[in-house]
Amino acid sequence: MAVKVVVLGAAGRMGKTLIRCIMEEKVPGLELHGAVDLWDAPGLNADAGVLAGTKAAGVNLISNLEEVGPSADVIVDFSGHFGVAGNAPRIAEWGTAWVIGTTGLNDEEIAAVEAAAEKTAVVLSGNMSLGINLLCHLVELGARSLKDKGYDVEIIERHHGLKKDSPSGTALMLGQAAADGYDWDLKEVQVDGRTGLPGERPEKEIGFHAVRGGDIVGDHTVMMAGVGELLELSHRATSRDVFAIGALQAAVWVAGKEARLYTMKDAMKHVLGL
Ligand SMILES: NC(=O)C1=CN([C@@H]2O[C@H](COP(=O)(O)OP(=O)(O)OC[C@H]3O[C@@H](n4cnc5c(N)ncnc54)[C@H](OP(=O)(O)O)[C@@H]3O)[C@@H](O)[C@H]2O)C=CC1
Ligand SMILES: O=C(O)C1=N[C@H](C(=O)O)C[C@H](O)C1
Repeated sequence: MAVKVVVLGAAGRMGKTLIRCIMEEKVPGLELHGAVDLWDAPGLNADAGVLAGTKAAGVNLISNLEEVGPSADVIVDFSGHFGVAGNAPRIAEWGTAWVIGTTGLNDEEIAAVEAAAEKTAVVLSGNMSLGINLLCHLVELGARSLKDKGYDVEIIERHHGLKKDSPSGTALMLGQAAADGYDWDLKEVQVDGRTGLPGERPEKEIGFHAVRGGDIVGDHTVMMAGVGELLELSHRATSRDVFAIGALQAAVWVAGKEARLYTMKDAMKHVLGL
């Protein structure tokens, strides 16, 4: 039986990419069960497949998650941080599995997701691509090798001009991986950009730098700067399909799993051979 998926944020860049990937069976075993966005989304009540630029889905874009959420197997959410926190209690109550790609969640919003994950299975990740999840592993490995050897970590991310949050969810994942390798608490060492007269760089710091412009899909570089050499680990997404395919693979993986908060590392363990 196909896994019944609801796409939340269906009128957005990622929502349309997800719907196209489902309709074109980029990940087998899925059925589009619902497509939900806000009440003022362009194309409300029209066929979600056609709106996404692919074949008709037989499912219309709607604004009421209640109509499709309880009867779905998985909700794949690329919407907005407010919506994530607001929807958490009812998704938990329905027991529908939830794959969250939405970024920019604050501590309170993350707490709402954690509470939901006590009642239903949730995969939460700032980046669903295979490449970035492998890169996180490599960054932690690199940082563990370079720990206490004087290599400064800085993270540079570049995205399109329509992105709302910074630093990106991916940059935070990469920063977390570096901090884990160095045995540091990320919250204690994170510095967002530098301006004015910040003075000499302390050793125990991870800097984040957000560049915005044009239609850049998503570039990330982790710099480990030593004296006499510079190591850079980079990833460039050239298509949103990589995020959508990862999220849909996570949807297949999480359907029917026990209530818990999972990461893409859990969902991709078998793929990455970790
Ligand atoms: N984890 C990953 O791999 C990736 C994560 N992302 C993240 O996914 C999110 C969406 O990105 P993107 O598609 O580019 O953004 P868009 O703004 O193009 O799409 C988001 C859509 O969700 C709608 N929306 C906002 N709040 C709600 C809600 N409560 N219920 C239903 N729909 C809602 C928006 O409406 P409106 O425009 O009116 O606000 C918009 O149509 C971002 O947080 C982004 O950072 C993006 C790519 C990959
Ligand atoms: O908003 C985006 O576009 C992206 N957001 C994610 C993030 O915040 O890291 C993932 C990807 O880089 C694209």
